[in-house]
Amino acid sequence: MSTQPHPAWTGRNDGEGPEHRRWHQAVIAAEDPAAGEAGLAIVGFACDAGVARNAGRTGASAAPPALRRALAPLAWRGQPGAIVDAGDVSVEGDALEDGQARLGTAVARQLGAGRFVAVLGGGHETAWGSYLGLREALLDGAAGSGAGQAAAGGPGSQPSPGTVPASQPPAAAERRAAPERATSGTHAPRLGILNLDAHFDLREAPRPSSGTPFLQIARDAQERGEGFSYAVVGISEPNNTRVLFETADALCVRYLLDEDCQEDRIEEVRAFVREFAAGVDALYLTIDLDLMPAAVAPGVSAPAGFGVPFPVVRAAAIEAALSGKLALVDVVELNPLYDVDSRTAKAAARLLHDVVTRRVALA
Ligand SMILES: N=CN[C@@H](CCC(=O)O)C(=O)O
Ligand SMILES: [Mn+2]
Ligand SMILES: [Mn+2]
Repeated sequence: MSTQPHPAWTGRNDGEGPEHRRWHQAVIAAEDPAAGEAGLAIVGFACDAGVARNAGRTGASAAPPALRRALAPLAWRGQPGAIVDAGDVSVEGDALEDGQARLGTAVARQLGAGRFVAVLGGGHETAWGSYLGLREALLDGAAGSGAGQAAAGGPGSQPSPGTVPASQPPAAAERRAAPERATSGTHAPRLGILNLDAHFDLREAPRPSSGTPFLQIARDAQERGEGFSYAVVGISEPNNTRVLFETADALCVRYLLDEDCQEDRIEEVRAFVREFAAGVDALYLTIDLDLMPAAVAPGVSAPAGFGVPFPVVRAAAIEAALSGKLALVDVVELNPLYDVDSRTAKAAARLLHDVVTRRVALA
């Protein structure tokens, strides 16, 4: 157990006073005796297995240290010791399910300590691990969530996307369904998942991958007798096949197309996020960097041919942070092998900075 934070937390040092402080001067290791005061926990997920199984270009396992390096020099107006770095959960080879279960345990531990959690992926298979942590910390044991819990097993259980029956389609499949339609009738907290992404990631596949996490979550929620409340900002129509749109409609997924998320529609995007957050009790924000134009985010597995402009993505993320319900953010699909001048990592770091500084009290 080291009391030193990850070596990537280094950078320019203009002095030790609060007026000079940067992220790298505020981060401490989870084992540091001062960690009890921290309001933000960082957990890395070093994993290539999800993207490899989804036939993408691998390299996301190198993303957590690249993201730390991009965050390190940014100015930090909070206290030293306000950020704990819990280190990385690393996945060897194809051992994806075991790694996701370990990520869930690490996330649940930090949420249980009362911290806001930022997970540094990994491909989008990171989302299943983030969800396992949220499920353990926020949903397990909550009133009304008992019926399907035994069937779902422990925190590490993982329904195969190919073997669990799909949920029943609603009488009239509805694009942009009202948030209250997507909530359960139980007293368990309603968890909302807001995905900023060009893709639904509701893929039907024989094994979990970076393309399947939200179908896995939908089926898990159904087994537990809970609602599935999922919204996506930035869907690229040509990059999602008809079956993915049909699955989204059957699950009452709310979404905005990338063409409806350009800068002239920024207020509509903000309103979409605000309305979605209003219909849930706790919010999970997941940012897949491939929704941004390839010029902004070249360092991903599947770069966008069109994309949502950075200011719109930032506005959506900030709106989520300001909801007062945000429990966890993860940033996924960074692939440093294909990045140019770290521009994808820097865009991701700016988004994380803007979310975290609005979510965590800095005083
Ligand atoms: N997380 C991955 N999502 C996409 C990848 C699409 C692609 O490789 O073109 C998906 O599976 O749909
Ligand atoms: Mn994705
Ligand atoms: Mn994507």
